[in-house]
Amino acid sequence: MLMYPVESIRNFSIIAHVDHGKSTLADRLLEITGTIAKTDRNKQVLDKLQVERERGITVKAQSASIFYNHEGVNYLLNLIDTPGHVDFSYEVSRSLSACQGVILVVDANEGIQAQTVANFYLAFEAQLAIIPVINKIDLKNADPERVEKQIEKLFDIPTEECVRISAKQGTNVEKVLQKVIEKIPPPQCNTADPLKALVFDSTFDHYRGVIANIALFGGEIEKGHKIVSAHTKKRYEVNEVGILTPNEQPTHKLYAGQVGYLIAGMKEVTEAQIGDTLFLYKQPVEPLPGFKSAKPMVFAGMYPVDQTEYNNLKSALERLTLNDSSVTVHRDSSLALGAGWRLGFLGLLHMEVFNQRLEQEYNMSVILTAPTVPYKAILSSAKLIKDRRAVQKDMLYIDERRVMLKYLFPLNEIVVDFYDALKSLSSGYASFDYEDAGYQAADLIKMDILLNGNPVEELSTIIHNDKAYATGKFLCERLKDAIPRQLFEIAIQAAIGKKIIARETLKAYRKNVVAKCYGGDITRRMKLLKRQAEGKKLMRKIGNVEVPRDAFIRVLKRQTDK
Ligand SMILES: Nc1nc2c(ncn2[C@@H]2O[C@H](COP(=O)(O)OP(=O)(O)OP(=O)(O)O)[C@@H](O)[C@H]2O)c(=O)[nH]1
Repeated sequence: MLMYPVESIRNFSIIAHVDHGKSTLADRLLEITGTIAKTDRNKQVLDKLQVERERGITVKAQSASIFYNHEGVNYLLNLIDTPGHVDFSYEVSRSLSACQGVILVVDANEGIQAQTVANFYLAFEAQLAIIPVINKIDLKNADPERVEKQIEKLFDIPTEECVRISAKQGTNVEKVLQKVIEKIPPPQCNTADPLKALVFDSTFDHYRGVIANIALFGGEIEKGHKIVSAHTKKRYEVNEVGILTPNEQPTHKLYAGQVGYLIAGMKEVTEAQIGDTLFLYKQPVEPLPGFKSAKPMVFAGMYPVDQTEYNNLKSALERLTLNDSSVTVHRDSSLALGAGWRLGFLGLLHMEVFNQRLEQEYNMSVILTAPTVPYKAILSSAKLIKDRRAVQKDMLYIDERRVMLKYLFPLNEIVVDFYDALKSLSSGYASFDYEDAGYQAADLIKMDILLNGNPVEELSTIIHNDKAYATGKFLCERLKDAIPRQLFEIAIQAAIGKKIIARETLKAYRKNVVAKCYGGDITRRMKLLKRQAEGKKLMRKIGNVEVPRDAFIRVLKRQTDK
């Protein structure tokens, strides 16, 4: 890797509301600069994870170095990808710390949405240069003028600074690159200074161990250097450095101002702390300000379907949390489900994505319990303030058709599927973002679910008093549908303390898998019995009632529908 003078380096991110075209623009930037070949197969190169491709969302930030010649000068443009969904704003702020500027993409049809505002403020507070880009101008209903006015009104950026593009068709994408060079300042640092490298992301590779993504705020780094982590004080020898294009490409050195990766024999989950500063052995520097650690908003228990899989799941969890340090993990155990963990996630989508990655990347099949949100309990009979569901705080007209509303909500009300409900209510027009506003007193009770009198710990829930009856009834009905009939009658009850508030009865039934194969075909009979036994492995016994793992998941996910 040639040493690029710091003045010809630009480190930037693309930020946008979900689906406004961030990944498409990133792909186009990589294509027109020849970083990747222009083929359909390369669609959304930066969305690397299988789950990202399937869901069409970015979960994990990926970076790419772009070489670009502008007016005879060679530039090194480091693009740091960021996730767009509301659950992942923590990752956005992390990526931004390695940047001096951002491209703020807004859909020409949808205009400013909730994450446009949230992301704008993340960049604004980090004092980054902001390049507003209006995307999808090729759409029939595109109204870039209106969106430019919104941007001027909300963000105080003059309309003429907006670049109108179609990332899909490539229109004006080159202009965006020029703006990046003109508007975003080069990083302020010096290769002659001692090494100061910020770890802004890290991934785990089965063969090579921890790969830390680093931004160099000073000095240079190469293979053989002895480095120290400011956070753990541990010493390492650098095995490999390189740039991301977007796959890892080893280089001889990395210099101040550059963004790249480092492999240095870090094996443990805790060694590549995101936000850590690395420096040369015996040349300590003032560490860069670290990051606030991500604050989990949704908690759930996780258990292996089969307890013999405990150790495998444990190691999968360790590896996956290294790639996603915003998940918190604590050991836990449950009577029905055995040894497991209590995990904290940034939101429900985050939880689902994590679960899907465990299944796809680690071939793990797990039981997840009801997602809950953190409560602070005061153990006394003090008077409780009546819960206020939502309190309006602020209202601002973005233009004649759009209004931004700020509410104070109990987290429990929004965390599970408020987002989906809001989307369908508004036919997809409304968008939503949230931040923590602290704890508030509320009239909450614990509701248990009983199967033939035995409490199902995993289904116990803390709930607002007003909603207990409806939710209890709903859960019992759900369970009745989800649990297969068994040899005896099953009473499904919801209870507050000793008081039963809802009940469903599941009639007895004998499931005979071999009933339909007549005669003596023994192999077929064995096959069916084996399948039944395998099916049973996916069952959990509560008292004498067998509950399929799927029933848990189906019931738990929609627990707060009511
Ligand atoms: N018509 C049109 N569609 C576009 C354009 N740019 C992106 N799209 C489409 O908009 C959808 C969302 O684009 P993405 O690039 O995946 O959006 P994103 O912002 O990266 O989404 P996240 O990764 O979830 O944050 C895709 O179906 C794209 O094909 C454009 O310029 N014109």
